[in-house]
Amino acid sequence: MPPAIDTVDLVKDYGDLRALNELSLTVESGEFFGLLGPNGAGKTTFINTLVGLVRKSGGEARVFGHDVEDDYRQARDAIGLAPQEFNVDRFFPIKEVLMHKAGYHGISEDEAAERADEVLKRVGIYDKRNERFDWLSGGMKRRLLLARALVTEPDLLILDEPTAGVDVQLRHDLWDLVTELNDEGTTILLTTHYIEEAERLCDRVAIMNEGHKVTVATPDELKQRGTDTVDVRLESPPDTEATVADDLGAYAHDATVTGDRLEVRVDDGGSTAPQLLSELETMGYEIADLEISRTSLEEIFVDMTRQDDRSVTRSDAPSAATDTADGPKSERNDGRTGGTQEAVTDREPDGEYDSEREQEGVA
Ligand SMILES: Nc1ncnc2c1ncn2[C@@H]1O[C@H](COP(=O)(O)OP(=O)(O)OP(=O)(O)O)[C@@H](O)[C@H]1O
Repeated sequence: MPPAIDTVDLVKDYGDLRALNELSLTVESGEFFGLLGPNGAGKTTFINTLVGLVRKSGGEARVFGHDVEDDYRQARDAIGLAPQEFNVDRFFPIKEVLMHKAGYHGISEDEAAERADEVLKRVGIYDKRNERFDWLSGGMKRRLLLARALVTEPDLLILDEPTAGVDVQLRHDLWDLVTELNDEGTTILLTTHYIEEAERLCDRVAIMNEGHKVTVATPDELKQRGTDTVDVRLESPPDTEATVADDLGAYAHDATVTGDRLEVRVDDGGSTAPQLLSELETMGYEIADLEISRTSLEEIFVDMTRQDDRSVTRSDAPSAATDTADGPKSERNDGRTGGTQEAVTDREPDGEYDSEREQEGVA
């Protein structure tokens, strides 16, 4: 089985802004994969490149072995996308919205109706099937985006910040549902700003920053890369602060003394605490209390994506306006379809207009 997603040196330039910078990433079939990164890291651009809403400027991108541009239809048929923005046709009952979507993927009308009912039940808004999108609550709208992504029974489900702004109950419902889908064999690519969500759901995560891949690891591996803090309370404060800190072994990256408290940063608190205690006892200190706090994934994430210089990476590529005839005329959304921020192409790679893309936010 080829990987669900395989990109090699993927580049996307918006004019002179390089949004994806030689990004090579492989997501295996069946994985639950998280894409993390600060605002503007390039997560949505990456997704949009996979689904054909953005035309890549360089490199390769394949979905289950299908090139996202040369084999657009096969690649696109394998993907269900629940985008960040609400880009749904507001004038049709939601069941019809789902049927239209299935129709674009060549599914017959009867089957589309059946599938629409099924996914509406699955996401819990079946009783709203005859209502229009605008009449749904925010949480129901999120559920509908998921239903629309599922109606084609995709092998790869892409969720772009699916729980942004939803209440706790819905967040948990969505987590349960996507876990179930993944257990059934659907590969999932999730972007999120909630580190807890990635930690709870994902087999592996990639951290992106300014279009680059910073790292790919399991949430546990990432946490091991952080440092722990051992907080020791001494029975009586040390005479001179420097003595304690300087006399500790090399395992102590940093030690600070405040009154009767000693705070020591170490790689692994669990295994180094006994050594620390024995050294302190040898120095003549009595220990009143000890606490180890582990670095959270969030702290590691912030550390890895911290930027002293927030300026954007620039490329020497020509501006989008100079794209050639087979490329996008303009990659700015004109807002007609609900103001999505997605960059868009106006034509398929083979030159045919694609109404599905219009529904998904294509200008
Ligand atoms: N259509 C566009 N035209 C020009 N620049 C764009 C366009 N779409 C995105 N960008 C720029 O590309 C960079 C990456 O944006 P992108 O939306 O992919 O980031 P993101 O990681 O999804 O951010 P967020 O977490 O805020 O959704 C940003 O600097 C953004 O301003």
